Amino acid sequence: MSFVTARQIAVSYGDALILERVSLEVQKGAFVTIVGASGCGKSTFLRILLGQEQPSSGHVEIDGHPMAPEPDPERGVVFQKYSVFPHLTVLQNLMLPFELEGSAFLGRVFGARKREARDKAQAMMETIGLAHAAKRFPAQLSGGMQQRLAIGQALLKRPKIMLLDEPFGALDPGTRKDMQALLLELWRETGMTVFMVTHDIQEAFELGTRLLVFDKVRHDPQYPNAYGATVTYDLPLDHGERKKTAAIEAALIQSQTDKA
Ligand SMILES: Nc1ncnc2c1ncn2[C@@H]1O[C@H](COP(=O)(O)OP(=O)(O)OP(=O)(O)O)[C@@H](O)[C@H]1O
Repeated sequence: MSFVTARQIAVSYGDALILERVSLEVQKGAFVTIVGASGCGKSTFLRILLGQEQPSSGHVEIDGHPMAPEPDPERGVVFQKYSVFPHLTVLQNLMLPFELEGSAFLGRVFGARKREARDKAQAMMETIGLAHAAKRFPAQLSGGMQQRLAIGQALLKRPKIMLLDEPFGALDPGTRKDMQALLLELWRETGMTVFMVTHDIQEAFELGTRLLVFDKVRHDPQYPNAYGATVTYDLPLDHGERKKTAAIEAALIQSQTDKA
């Protein structure tokens, strides 16, 4: 049975149609990578899945039920930048989800709950390799460390769905490889369903179990806003069978290069 189902999603801003007829059935535990030209609506689609924004028409179901209309702990999110709190240390950033859950008003918990929050935050620091940096503030961390922290923070509430918007876009190639490996490890451990937008087609092929390409199928040069993007390719990927997809990968890279 489909875990995340998008039914005929359309999004428009004013008279500009951004997405149209996006329908999708995604199995639990899938790692869905999303590529497409800049501005075609990939982040918009993630915001719909997060519940941060409502589609103009259509709807999303999670596990057979209409999706909660607002972000909830079932859905974690990591953006390219700025998803951690700059005035809090690594440890405080990782304790915050529990503090907010305990007291949305004060943003603090006390006694046994505080100890539990600290224990969970400390365990997460080990997992993401930041135990040595507990007292540092985000500005004192490298880009890769900041994204480790962002991923750790998003994982703390054990989301069933993880939404990642170009999470490694600002990282150097070496750090990016490390982070990809960490993400795959966490995905395998948790069994969460991942949606990840990336501009790097190779990364999309390396990480995904399924690759979606967003593009416009119809285009009117006179009215560029008349049509929206939809899913134009939907490719199942097998991490173990790289050769089969190599030709498709090369064709897609070529088509994206031609567009740039
Ligand atoms: N709140 C908004 N109001 C009006 N237009 C918006 C809004 N959010 C996004 N857009 C427009 O919708 C289109 C799709 O934006 P979106 O960020 O989803 O694209 P994207 O595919 O993620 O782009 P990129 O790859 O460059 O990040 C863009 O033209 C953008 O300007």
